[in-house]
Amino acid sequence: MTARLIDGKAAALSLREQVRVAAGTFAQAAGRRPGLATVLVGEDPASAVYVRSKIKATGEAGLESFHHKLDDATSEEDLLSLVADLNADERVDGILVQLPLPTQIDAAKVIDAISPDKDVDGFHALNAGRLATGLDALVPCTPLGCLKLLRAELGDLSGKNAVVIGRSNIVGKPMAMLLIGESATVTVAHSRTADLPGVVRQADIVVAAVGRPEMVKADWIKPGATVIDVGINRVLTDDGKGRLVGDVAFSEVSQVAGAITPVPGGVGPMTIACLLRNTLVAAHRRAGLTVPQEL
Ligand SMILES: Nc1nc(=O)c2c([nH]1)NC[C@@H]1CN(c3ccc(C(=O)N[C@@H](CCC(=O)O)C(=O)O)cc3)C=[N+]21
Repeated sequence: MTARLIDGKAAALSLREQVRVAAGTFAQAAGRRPGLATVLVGEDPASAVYVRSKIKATGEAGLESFHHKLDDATSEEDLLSLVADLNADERVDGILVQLPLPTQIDAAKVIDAISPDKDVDGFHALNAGRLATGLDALVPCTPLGCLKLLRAELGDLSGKNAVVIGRSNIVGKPMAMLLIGESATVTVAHSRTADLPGVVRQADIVVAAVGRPEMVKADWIKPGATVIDVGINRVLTDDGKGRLVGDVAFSEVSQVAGAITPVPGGVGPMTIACLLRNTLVAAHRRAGLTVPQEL
């Protein structure tokens, strides 16, 4: 059996196009374009690449982008003061502070300082709590992107057995909340889970978000299951160039699964599209406008 390839890049392009159209309608109604502020502290090359592609996508979707690049030695106080300025800036609907932050800065404090209505990462405790209680929330981009791929692939998720591998605040926990919201039966597995392969083998839906290259093997997968690979791991190759692999051993798992996301070209592009989507949602809520249904 060969799995269907879930094309995250195509799904992301189509979501970005919907955002672009809705951003135009918003600009007509509100007299301004939705605005996203990105903050990058330091010189981490991977972070710089991500932020650059976010800024590019922001412009292409007709959103206004405000980028702040801060020195590696920036104090926590200075970053908090920038966040306060962005909270107060009416042109800014979304604030993204790229993680990880340098060690002198407490990321939890920074996340807590972002106004929850501009928290387009969905990392603030208020948004996590709103998601967990089924209220309107800004939802973390990566799990939201995974959910959109799952819905497009499977339709109704109710009654499906879903196993989320990983319990992070950024992916695993919000992913579980979203799947519960879809009436799936959800298990959150992690590094201490007993018989992880046996647990995963029960799943109709597997979401792998552990950060271990190619950890999920073919004999963990129930034939026909849908596999969403959140991992983005850079591994060295013989030619010294390195390549990206997910948390799923793609070539063997795709022999067993019913559908699977590739890395790259799966979840990653959806994360960026959902960031734009969240910015648009935040803009509508802040302006007192109804959020377009299709987003
Ligand atoms: N506050 C904050 N919010 C984030 O959402 C956030 C963050 N910090 N820090 C870093 C991670 C990572 N992240 C990615 C987004 C898109 C791709 C992506 O588009 N990847 C492409 C290609 C990647 C490549 O070629 O390097 C793909 O998977 O096809 C990857 C990773 C967002 N993050």
